[in-house]
Amino acid sequence: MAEITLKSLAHTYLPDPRSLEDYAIREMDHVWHQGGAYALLGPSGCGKSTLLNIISGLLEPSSGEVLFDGEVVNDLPPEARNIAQVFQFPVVYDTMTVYDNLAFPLRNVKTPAQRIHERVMEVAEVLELTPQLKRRARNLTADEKQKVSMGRGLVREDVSAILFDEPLTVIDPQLKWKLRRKLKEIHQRFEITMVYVTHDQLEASTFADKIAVMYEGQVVQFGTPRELFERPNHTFVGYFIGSPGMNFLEVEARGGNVMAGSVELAVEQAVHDAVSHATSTNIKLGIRPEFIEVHAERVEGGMEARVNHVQDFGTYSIVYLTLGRIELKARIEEDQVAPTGQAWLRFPNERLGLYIDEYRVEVGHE
Ligand SMILES: Nc1ncnc2c1ncn2[C@@H]1O[C@H](COP(=O)(O)OP(=O)(O)OP(=O)(O)O)[C@@H](O)[C@H]1O
Repeated sequence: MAEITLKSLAHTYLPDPRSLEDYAIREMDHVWHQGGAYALLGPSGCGKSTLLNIISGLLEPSSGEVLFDGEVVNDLPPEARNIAQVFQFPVVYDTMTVYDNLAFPLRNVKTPAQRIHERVMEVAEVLELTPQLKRRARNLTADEKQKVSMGRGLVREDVSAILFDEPLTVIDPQLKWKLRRKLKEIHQRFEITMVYVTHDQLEASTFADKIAVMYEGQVVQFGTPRELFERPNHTFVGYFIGSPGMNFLEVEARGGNVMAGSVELAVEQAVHDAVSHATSTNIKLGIRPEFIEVHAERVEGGMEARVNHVQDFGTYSIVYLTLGRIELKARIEEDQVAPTGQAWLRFPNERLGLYIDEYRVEVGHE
């Protein structure tokens, strides 16, 4: 069991990196605490697998340190790090039985036979593999094989952490949900540090207590699913989390007002001050579709927008709007009548986020 610390870690696959874009991992610090259930979430190519492989020792970082419980492990080979890794595709020995596959990692470290038996039976029970124990692995379905792969990771008691690299890719959609629940149960039972890599926000939030969102080789936010939804720290987190993602409006201070193109926005003085004092011109206001107030009639302080179309999802609808020249999406619940033609929008001040150079800037709400 271990706390995993990444210190000034960076990695490039190029021999002669010239710019930040040449780095698969841009210099970062991060701590995975002992016993946590974490997800590493981000789009394809953002560096998730690179980071996992550095932690497990399959890859040597270009610079920086990996520490387990405060000890630098950079020079330790994967087998000495006691990290179990479960990959996208099952790694099982086809000719062995399920029992022998599960026993293999323990026999390798010369565990007494009695203890091997106890552990294999325990792990098989948790993963619901007991009826398959005597079968050869080659006769299993893809998801049974992946359960064996997971079991091989879980069976050793001395593992510091288990890293899952998109482990449910090959699993039937109906079984995915069940296996995710199973992993969560296993986490609670074994109290082991688990890092689960995925590009699927739903998978991340059902498994993890805390999610690290990765973008362009960096962790741009580390927080609970709720924090990522309510206070995205970076515009990318806003876009990526939520369905649909957050709306962003490019704004500037003009004539004493905060303007989004030709539209004057009703914002608090503190937001106005922050916008007018910003040294950057990359300034955005973000608001989630859920938090835009949509009115079918003119209301005080409402900004007139055009309704382009409404998509009905049964319990809620997404309204596609144009405000000035800005395209917006708003979510309304089933009890609210969808507007047609025009709508009047209000942005509650406490739901607006200010982003300068893509990062959130906190301003006190009145
Ligand atoms: N062996 C390699 N040699 C060169 N470049 C690589 C290698 N492996 C990954 N990369 C590059 O490093 C970057 C990060 O890749 P990585 O596989 O870590 O991302 P990822 O988030 O895991 O993506 P995916 O979800 O598609 O697996 C990408 O630009 C990728 O092309």
